[in-house]
Order: sequence, then structure tokens, then C-alpha cells
Amino acid sequence: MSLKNLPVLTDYDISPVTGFLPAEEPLEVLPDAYFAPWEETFRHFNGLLLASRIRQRVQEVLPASLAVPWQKVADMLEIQPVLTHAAVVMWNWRLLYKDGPRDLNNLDTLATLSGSSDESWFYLVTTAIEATGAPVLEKILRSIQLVRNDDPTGLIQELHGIRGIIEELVAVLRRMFEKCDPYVFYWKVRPYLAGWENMAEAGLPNGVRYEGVDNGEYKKLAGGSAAQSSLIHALDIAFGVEHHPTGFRPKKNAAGHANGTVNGTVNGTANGTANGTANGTANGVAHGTPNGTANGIAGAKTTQPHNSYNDSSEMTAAKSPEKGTGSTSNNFIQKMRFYMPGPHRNFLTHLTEVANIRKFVTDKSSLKANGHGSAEIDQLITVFDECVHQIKVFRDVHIQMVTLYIVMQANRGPSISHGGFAPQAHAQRAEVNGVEKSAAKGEQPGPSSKGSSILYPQKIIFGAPHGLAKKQEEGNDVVRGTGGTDLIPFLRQSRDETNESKIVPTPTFARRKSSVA
Ligand code: HEM
Repeated sequence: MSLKNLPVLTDYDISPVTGFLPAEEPLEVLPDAYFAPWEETFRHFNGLLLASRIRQRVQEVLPASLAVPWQKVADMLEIQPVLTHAAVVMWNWRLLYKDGPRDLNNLDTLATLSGSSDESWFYLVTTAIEATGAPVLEKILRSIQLVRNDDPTGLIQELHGIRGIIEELVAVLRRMFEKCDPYVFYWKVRPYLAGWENMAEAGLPNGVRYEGVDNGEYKKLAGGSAAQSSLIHALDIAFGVEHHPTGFRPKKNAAGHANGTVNGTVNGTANGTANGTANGTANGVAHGTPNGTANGIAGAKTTQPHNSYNDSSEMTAAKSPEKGTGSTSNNFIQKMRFYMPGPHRNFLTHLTEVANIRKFVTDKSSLKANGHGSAEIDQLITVFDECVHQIKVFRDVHIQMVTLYIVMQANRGPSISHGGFAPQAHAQRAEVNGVEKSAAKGEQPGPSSKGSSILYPQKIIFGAPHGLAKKQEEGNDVVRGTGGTDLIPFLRQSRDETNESKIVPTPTFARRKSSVA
């Protein structure tokens, strides 16, 4: 049987040097005069926001002048017309010194929404992660070839290199704490990343209407998230890390693969067995519709909001950002691929089809179990597990970060003394105290007292919930991610699934450490 050719990075718009980042610095502004109104609005964005005049320039309905070209560009890139990881991380950087490296000592952002250095740092740490991880792609492809050559010695060497790179990713990730203040991130930056899916409480029950696109129907598109990083997906695929819907833990067979039997229930709604087997890694995506991307959703009528990625009813054959991908794969993680540029998504599909490292190491491990072990097999298992362990450590640190940057901020609430000012919150507090001054004086409330320029859109201090991350139920803190996930259980499971992908599993000690919340 002839083997499928290995992917060639450049065929998928991936640079061997810069990975998923473009090899050239991204354009700072669009040169054509046609785009001048966009560029102009964006140049004045922070001023317009401060002066509470942004709504005079930007409506909630996306006008055709924006929606049509945006959709066209998105179609060309095979990405979604919404703020994405690609837009704010991969294509939003410049080098301070042109001959210097793509690292945190030499990167700046092209654009931010809040105008804060915290937001820049938030994006740039992730850009630096993409840059640091770039060499891992060729190493993964070489490893796959070494498996095909039945060359465990070469593979061991290559895996050592990969482990070193993942360690570096963790080191860069930890630098987030240096210059991105959790308070600023949560209250001032994150609202812009929210997208318009699951945003009923923020006043967008149907998403946003794109005038002139698909008969002006509403689109519900998820917010930007580094869960859209092709790099992390590539690592999962390479090492056979399988993700399942939250609360859905399939039994593994001897080779460590899911055999399709569901262990427990899915969010209390599904029980019994999952339809479709989860053989091999992320095969849900492999069978997705890489080219259907934008079209899948663009043509769809607005459907009922769905807030849960754990619901088995979503595990149907639907293949668009609005639905799951028809397997026991984690729907949220699979859905995030529709928010990647098409070539990168296609690369992941191709990679999935040729991934063989885990099977090779598992087979060697079986040899050992049957009394045919060797020092080389031991080394191979060890270094493979070390790579997986580093991915798990990455997720440990990430959970700590999410706890600090989201859960704790959501629980604490906004702080007026922190330098911010929430007009709507003040107006509501005034109501609570029975001192609605403007009403008492018979005056019309001024523009700042009715929330036209809320600087804390995530939560109104004394009022009804209004936002993204918040307590969903009294006494039960459920904080959701921009993608709508019940994020801590989702992230913990993702971490645990990584740990369980080791050939020789080790206990997940990190749970206590990472449960800061
Ligand atoms: C302050 C920093 C960060 C915060 C607050 C944060 C927040 C989140 C949240 C809330 C999710 C859940 C998905 C959702 O519902 O939106 C998520 C997922 C994810 N994030 Fe981050 N993130 C941060 C930094 C990063 C960085 C730098 C990376 C590096 C690429 C990253 C990679 C991921 C990945 C891969 C997932 C999917 C879950 C998984 O694979 O385990 N995040 N993040």
C-alpha cells in the first residue's frame, strides 16, 4: 500500500522558518484609498471611544461597505469574518529592529483596540509562541518520515529537539504575567475579543447582521481565542492527544485509543454510546469540510443559540463553525479550526492523515511488554512521554493564567478605584440609592449616563448581568470563555487528556496547584 505523501509546509502557506506566522512583516495599513475610511476610523478608534462617539462611526449592524469586502477577504483566506487569532496575533506584528529576531525583545503590535500596552503584550506573547514553535513543524514532519524509515534512533533525537521547543513555549507563555495586567485584560481588552456567538445577554441574541452578505442574515461567530492556534493543534495531532466533549471520557483500548464507548454522561443529556468511533487522533477534523469554511456558515440561516459544546445533540454530521464535526472529538476545539486560515486548517487535516509517531511508540512499547524490550525502546518511550508532558505543563500554566486573568477578575468585579469609570454602573448605583439626580431635577440624562460608553461592558456592578464572563447561576460560578465553553472544566479536561496520552501515564498532580479559583 502506498503511503500518502507528507505535507510540504510551503504548500500550506506555512514557512519553515516562521511557521504559521507570515515570513514577511504584515502590512501596516491597506494602501488602496478605498480602505481609507476604515484606516481613518481605526486611527481615531481610542479617541472616538473616549469621546463616546464610536457609535457614530460603527453600528451594530455591519454596513455593507464593511461587511461585503470583509466577507470577500475572509472567503479568500478561508477564514471567518470576525476577529480571529490570525488577525490579532499572526498578522498584527512588526519588528522593531528589522534585522532582529521575532521575539519579545523585538516585537510590537500594529493595532490594538484598547490602546493599552497590556493588550499589545497579550497578543505579542502569543505571536512569540508561534515564532518559537515554528521549527517544531519540520521536526514533526521529519519524525513522521523517521517512523516510515523505521528509524527509532533518529526519532529519539528528533523528539529531544521537539521537547526542547515545547519547553521554550512554556517559558514564553509564563511571560504573559510580566506586562499584561489581569485586571486590564479582563475589563478593558477581553470585551473586544468576544465575538457574537452566545452573546444574547450582551444584546446580540442572533449575532450580528452583515448587510449585503447572504441576504443580510445574522451571523453568530465566536470570539478570538488562541484555541485557534494551529501550532497547538499540530502538537496535539503529532502526539496523538485526543480531546472529547467536556465530561465525556471514552474508554481507551490497549493502544491508548478511544474505542467509542462513552464513560458517563454528556452534560446530563447524553448517555450510552457515542456515534462514531474516535479511532486515531482528531479524525473529526480530518473529515471536516476544510473548503466549506466560510460557506458553511455564510449560507446558513441564523439558528437557535446554543451555549454548550458538551451537548451530544451537536455531535452530528454538521461541519461548520455553528455546529460540531460529527465525532466524539471536542466540538469547541474542532470548531476553532474554522477560524484558522484555510491553508493552515488543511495542513492540520493532512497532518492528521499521516501522523504515526504515537502508534510507532505504542507498538514498541507492546514489544517491551512481550519481553522484547531494549534500552532504545525505553529511551523512545521516555522522550515521547517527555514531549507530551511538556504539552501538559503548557496547559497547566495556561489554566493558572485563565484562573487569574478571567475567573478571579470575574469574581471580583470591576474596581472604580482602579482608574476606570463605568457610567452605566454609576447610573444604576444612583438608582439603587434612590438619588437619580437627573430624574430628580427633571433633566434628560446626559450621554454618559445611559451606557453609550460603558468602559466595563463585561459586568454592570449593581445591575442585571451584561456580559461575557459572569456568574451564570446563583451560588454556582460558571465562567464562560469567549467561545462559550464552561472554561475551567473544559481546560482541565484538555490538560488531563494530554497527560493521559503518555505511553506510561503519570498522575495529574497539577490539579491542586492550578485550581487557584
Ligand atoms: C492571559 C492569557 C490567556 C487567557 C486569559 C486565555 C484564555 C483562554 C480561554 C478562556 C480558553 C477557553 C476557550 C474559550 O472558551 O474561549 C482558552 C483556550 C485555549 N487557549 Fe488560551 N488564554 C490565554 C493565553 C493563551 C496563549 C498565550 C496560548 C498559546 C497559544 C493559548 C492557547 C489556548 C489553547 C490552545 C486553548 C484551547 C484549549 C486547549 O487546547 O487546552 N492561550 N484560553
